[in-house]
Amino acid sequence: YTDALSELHARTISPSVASSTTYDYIIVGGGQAGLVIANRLTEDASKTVLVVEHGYLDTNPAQEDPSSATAYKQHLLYNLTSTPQTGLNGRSGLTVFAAAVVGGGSTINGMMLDRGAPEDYDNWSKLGNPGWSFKKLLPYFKKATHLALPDPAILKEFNITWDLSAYGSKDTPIEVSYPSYQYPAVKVQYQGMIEAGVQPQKEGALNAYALFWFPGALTKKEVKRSYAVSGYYRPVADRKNLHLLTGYRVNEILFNRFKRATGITFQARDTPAGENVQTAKAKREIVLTSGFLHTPQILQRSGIGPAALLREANIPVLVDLPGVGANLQDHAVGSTNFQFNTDIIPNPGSLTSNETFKAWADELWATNRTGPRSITVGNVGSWLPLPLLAQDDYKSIVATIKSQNVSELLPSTYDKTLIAGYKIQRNLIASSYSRNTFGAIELPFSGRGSSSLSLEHPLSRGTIRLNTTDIYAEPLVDYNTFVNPIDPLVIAKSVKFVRKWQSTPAMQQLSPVEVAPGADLQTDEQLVASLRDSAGPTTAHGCCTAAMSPRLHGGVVDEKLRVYGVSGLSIGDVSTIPLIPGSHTCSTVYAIAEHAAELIKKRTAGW
Ligand SMILES: Cc1cc2nc3c(=O)[nH]c(=O)nc-3n(C[C@H](O)[C@H](O)[C@H](O)COP(=O)(O)OP(=O)(O)OC[C@H]3O[C@@H](n4cnc5c(N)ncnc54)[C@H](O)[C@@H]3O)c2cc1C
Repeated sequence: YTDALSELHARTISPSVASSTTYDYIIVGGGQAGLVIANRLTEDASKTVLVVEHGYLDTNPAQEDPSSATAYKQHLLYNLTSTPQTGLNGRSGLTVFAAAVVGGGSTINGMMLDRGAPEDYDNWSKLGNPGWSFKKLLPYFKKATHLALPDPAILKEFNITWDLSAYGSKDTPIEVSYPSYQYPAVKVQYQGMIEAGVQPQKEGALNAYALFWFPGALTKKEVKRSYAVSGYYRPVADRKNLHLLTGYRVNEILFNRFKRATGITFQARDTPAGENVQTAKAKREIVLTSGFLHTPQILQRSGIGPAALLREANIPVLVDLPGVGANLQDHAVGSTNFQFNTDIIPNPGSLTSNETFKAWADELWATNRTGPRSITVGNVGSWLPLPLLAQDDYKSIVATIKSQNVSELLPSTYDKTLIAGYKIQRNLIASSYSRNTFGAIELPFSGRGSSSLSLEHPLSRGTIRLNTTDIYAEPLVDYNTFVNPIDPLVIAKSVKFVRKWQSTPAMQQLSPVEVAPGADLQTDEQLVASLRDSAGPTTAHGCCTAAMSPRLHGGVVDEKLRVYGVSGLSIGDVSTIPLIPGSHTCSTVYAIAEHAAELIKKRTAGW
């Protein structure tokens, strides 16, 4: 088979090669985490790796421009919506965001590369996952990412601060940087935040709470998306020991009679179930990196999951593991909108309303990729702690959380292990909610009057479950958004905070007038009611559906990311997160995948 390997220069292979080769490792899903792990495992030229990916390599150069951050392309995403959401007044048809392309989420996301607060990861460790505190994870964040500082003039004008000790050396695969332009109103909004009581931080990657600047996943020189394809795949695509099979769906993991994972079944995507199903074999380990949606789905199809669900789908139970597909978390999101009656020009709207400004921006971009078109989704925001949002009643909110009867609020399918694990999560969130070092709401700003208010630490929990009538159809996604009444209440408090921010002396320069939700909505109850009608269940940060936690607490993988009840099978993606961090998830996924690769290498080194 060495001959077959050496012939393949492009490294994207045909299914017959995959099925006729016995690999050392098979990686299921060539998304963000999958490419990181593939890169690291093939550093050893004597080890072979197959990556099977449902999507294709995207060759459109526009996908690497900053503007791609806000132009999601349906053909690079799976096509599905959530079940009706009772906490959102029964609304249904809400889009579920999951990438379907090589590089996964990192290829299509908003390029916002922030980290959670140290307390986020410390809570993972407190859940019974030694080795996953912020201090322990920091080397993996640094192994993935370095910071390139742009034009000193813009840093100075906007007072952008940073600490290089948060980042790795220049040769790490992912580069983060700041665009060469910011809208002037950002300075006003920043000052308004300080006047509203939010504390500026020197470095958001080490202290991700309160007010801070954050870079984007953008290279400084070329001003292009820095992502798993550019950083982890392309530089090693010609390694002879790395095979990438695109356009194929992995159906199941195969096990021997000792419950050891030995291979996978796969077939061309979008072909009828059972048509030309092939197998591929692995000697050392199979690593699942199919994302929050499909990692649990593949496990369930393979007989690992809640026994009752598997029986309903006529799947023989290999391991009764209730946590598979449970613990679904995402950042639900509300919004406000203010009109600036004396807005500063230029502002983000000028790109469409002001021909001269647009022509200037286009010219700068065409000449040297600078100016307003180098902005992705913005670079500064506030992560507002609960004591600031609810000065008078945060203690009673925390007390309510601690006294809730959790069984009434969790999905009825959760068993006693999941309930026990959730209680520990709930107590950690309650304690963290009392502190100023834990952002409850994310409020980014970029010179616009509209704001999104993301709930960083939801208490509600959802599920991903096989479609039992067609196990190859997309799974059923129930976010269960706002089923816990504290969740919309925290966003309601932040709507009131936005009003306080807009009424600061600094913000009067812009003469803000509330458009939405509307000044007639004043009480918490009115705001919560309006949020149930208007909020979204996701900011495309679905996670936590094969969580790392002790098995007795509903976990799916241990702290070494090995799936409970079997051997030779691990998970290295966003689904292993036990508690969603108060940040976008991309940067955290790099750290998890770097850590996963090291763990896998270590345990399989000797054979
Ligand atoms: C639209 C969008 C915008 C986002 N914006 C941001 C942002 O601005 N900042 C940020 O930090 N985070 C953002 N995120 C989130 C972040 O990108 C993801 O959390 C992260 O990329 C997930 O990485 P992963 O490796 O776990 O999964 P993914 O990157 O989703 O990879 C999973 C891969 O597995 C493949 N796959 C699935 N099932 C199968 C199967 N059966 N067989 C073969 N292959 C399969 C998929 O096609 C996919 O490529 C965004 C996500 C999306 C979708």
